[in-house]
Amino acid sequence: MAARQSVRLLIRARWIIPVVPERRIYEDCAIAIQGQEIIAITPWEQAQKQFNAEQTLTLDRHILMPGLINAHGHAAMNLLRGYADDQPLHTWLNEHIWPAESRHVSAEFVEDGTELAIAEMIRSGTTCFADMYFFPEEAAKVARRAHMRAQITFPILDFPTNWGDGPDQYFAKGLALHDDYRGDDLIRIGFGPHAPYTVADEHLKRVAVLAEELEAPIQIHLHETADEVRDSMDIYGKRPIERLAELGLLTPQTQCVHMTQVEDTDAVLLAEFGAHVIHCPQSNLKLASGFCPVAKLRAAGVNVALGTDGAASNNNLDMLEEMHTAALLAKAVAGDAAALSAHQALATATINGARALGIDQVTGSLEVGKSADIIALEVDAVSAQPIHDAASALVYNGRAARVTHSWVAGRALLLSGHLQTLNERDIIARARRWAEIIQNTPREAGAL
Ligand SMILES: CSC[C@H]1O[C@@H](n2cnc3c(O)ncnc32)[C@H](O)[C@@H]1O
Ligand SMILES: [Zn+2]
Repeated sequence: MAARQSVRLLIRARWIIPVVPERRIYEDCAIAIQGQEIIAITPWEQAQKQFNAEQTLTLDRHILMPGLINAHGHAAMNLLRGYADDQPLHTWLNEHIWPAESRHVSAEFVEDGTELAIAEMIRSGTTCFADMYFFPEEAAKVARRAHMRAQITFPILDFPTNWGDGPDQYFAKGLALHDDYRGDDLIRIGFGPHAPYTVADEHLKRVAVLAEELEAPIQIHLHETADEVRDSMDIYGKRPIERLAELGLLTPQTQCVHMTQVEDTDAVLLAEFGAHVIHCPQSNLKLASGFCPVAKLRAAGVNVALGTDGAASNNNLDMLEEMHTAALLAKAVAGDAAALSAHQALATATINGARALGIDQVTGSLEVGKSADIIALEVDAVSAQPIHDAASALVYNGRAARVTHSWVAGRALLLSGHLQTLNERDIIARARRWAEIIQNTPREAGAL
């Protein structure tokens, strides 16, 4: 008999959804992990003969799938969850959120808020997130500590904020941060020009040049509302996306967040330049911003990924919920029940997110040679029975509370419902302290 191959971890599961184009679902199979990588996905019978595992985990009431990728958010805004509900975007930002950020945002706020967000994300199955916020050095530090995979984009705006006195300082600090994380296996630093209406041409051009030079990602809020497009037509005589294309900002490294306003010409531009769309359906619904036409974009050949946006406009970071909403909304918007099927919705929250972030060679699906970024959901609850189709069970009936295990690059972040890299009690205590501070500070109007 041939000697068995030594592996660090063997995870046996009832179902494995690898999220590959063939829409395959494995039953009673195992994933073998050596170091940080998946080295095999094989029937359990075979795995027992083939591998000698240091540790074997049997998850026989579970679905295993790639960790979810939250492709857009503002993690520290978890501390502003429920702070300003039921407002449209413009009022929400100008009269509530920006004044609150000018009063409270600091390195400590971002450290505590980001840690709270990461704990919530791990508990709801996210293993990789894209963040755009002030004090990005704090977000990067916390993500590294928690062993989460992350794209951290540093903000560029035309005006001063608590993080710096204007674009020159934002570029200087952001580029230094990019240097600090060069070669990091989990954290990637990119550019976060906030939106076409808050960043002048001069600075957008500078982002385009530097991002190309550094091969760094760019994330920008784009076509979030009809007002944004109308104002751009009034000021520049062109749609925001046309302006970005002319400035060299539309590239395969560009992630366009929201895109609720899409003419046929916009879809053609996105597809031609290979830019990605990050769809945030719950935030768009709550702020009444509009509906991203996912089926139309997909038909044009645009990669559509999924994000929650910040907890101040969502009000959670639950990607299972987001997938469900995305699938339902796509059908309603297209008038087609087949729009964004369960498998397609799973792809938006995994492999499409990896593609948008430029890390699809590393993560986003369960395949041999990819990083072991994996989650497990226990699906034997009454509310989950019976299971005819594991993909349907996740998208149309998923629950964050069913997420039991999570690994990033083979390291456990959640085991049997217990966080492994974070101190949950301490995180909650700090969030409560911030709630007291925020509630005891008068809400005066003020610019950011
Ligand atoms: C440049 S740091 C991020 C900045 O963006 C604000 N923000 C949060 N959500 C949205 C959104 O949906 N559209 C536009 N801006 C948003 C956040 O409060 C920060 O100030
Ligand atoms: Zn946002």
